[in-house]
Amino acid sequence: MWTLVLNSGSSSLKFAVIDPASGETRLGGLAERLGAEAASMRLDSVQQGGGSKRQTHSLNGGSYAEAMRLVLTELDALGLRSEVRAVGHRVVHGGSRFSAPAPITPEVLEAIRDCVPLAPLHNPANIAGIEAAMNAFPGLPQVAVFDTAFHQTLPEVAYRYAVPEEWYRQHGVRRYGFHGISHAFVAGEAARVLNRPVSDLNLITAHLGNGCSVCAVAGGRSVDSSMGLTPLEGLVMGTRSGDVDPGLHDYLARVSGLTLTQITAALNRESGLLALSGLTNDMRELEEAGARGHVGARLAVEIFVYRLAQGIAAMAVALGRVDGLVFTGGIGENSATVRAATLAHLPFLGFRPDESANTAAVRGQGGSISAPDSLPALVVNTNEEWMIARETAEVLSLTPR
Ligand SMILES: Nc1ncnc2c1ncn2[C@@H]1O[C@H](COP(=O)(O)OP(=O)(O)O)[C@@H](O)[C@H]1O
Ligand SMILES: CC(=O)OP(=O)(O)O
Ligand SMILES: [Mg+2]
Repeated sequence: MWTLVLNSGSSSLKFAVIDPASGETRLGGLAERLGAEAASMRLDSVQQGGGSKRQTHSLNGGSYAEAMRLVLTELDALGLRSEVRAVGHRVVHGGSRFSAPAPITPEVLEAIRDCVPLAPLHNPANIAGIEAAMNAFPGLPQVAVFDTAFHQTLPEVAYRYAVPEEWYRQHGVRRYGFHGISHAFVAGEAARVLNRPVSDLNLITAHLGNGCSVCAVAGGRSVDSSMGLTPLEGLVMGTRSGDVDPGLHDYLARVSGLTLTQITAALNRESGLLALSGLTNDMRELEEAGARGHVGARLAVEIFVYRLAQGIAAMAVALGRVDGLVFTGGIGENSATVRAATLAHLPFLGFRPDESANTAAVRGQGGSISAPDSLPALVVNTNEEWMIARETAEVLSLTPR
């Protein structure tokens, strides 16, 4: 039994055809720069005999519909189209309404639309992905798996802002948290590595991709997150500022003449590592430039790590007792430099890195990166697509045939 998983970003679409039970993936890929002339798509498929095939297509201003058509063609070529039983979608913002995955009905789609003002970069893309999949697979159940759902267990002390109550009651101004699909997945995997039930563990999980957040997971439930009302709060990210003074908007609008919309767009797309380095939002490139002596690149990584360590320490407050720290996402899984520098800020929490284990831990082969007398620090490879496939099958009560 196979599930098609779609993870739509503002201009990209990641997709995978996964067996929810085993995580086996037959088709995966990425469509980028959708809507622009340079739109392109990469498709990786596993053939019947086990060999793999990579194709790249130019989409030429292509849309989500165009990308879906190519996915369909490849499913036909693999003889898998009739084997796909459901479509699971990552939906970034579900507000307070969704604490679990939801089969997509017109009402659910409307509720996702209602959350667009809370995630203007993400939810419109998720809706475009859902609509394209409903057209391409009219007979299949579609399920929304929310990045916010895992954090619906946050206690009020963690989710309320100290702002007028009316903003909270009438406009939903509270902390929601994001990357819940990934935090939930890696907490479960870390428990397996540590050989203890997740219900007994207090873990800090650090999801470090283009977007970055840390999460406090107590007994398998999220009790705090560095992200808040929107995915802009918290850590320094690729192009997002993370925390800034809430007085910034008013000050900058007055002295620069920028509008609120322009300031918000710059905080989302022109800030973070990109702004600090003056070079790129890509951590790998920053590390290479830093090694060549690029001052901005070094400063960007230093600030990224400093704020990350502060975020981890804050999650320790939420947990009281910490049983382990998990690094994941493109940076967490691959950057030994970021991991070592982060742990170097945190000896007071009981973390001591094992240098050679840390250097050895790269994508595809995570594991422990801490010394024997340290609190466990782990690298765990996230798999949001598999988690979405699992939750989709579960909510639909699909069983292997
Ligand atoms: N070998 C590496 N060393 C350092 N950073 C890496 C490495 N490989 C990937 N990254 C970083 O991971 C980030 C992308 O993370 P990823 O989780 O793939 O992104 P997304 O959030 O878009 O899914 C980029 O900053 C990239 O530079
Ligand atoms: C919610 C969020 O920040 O997602 P991403 O990291 O995929 O941009
Ligand atoms: Mg990501």
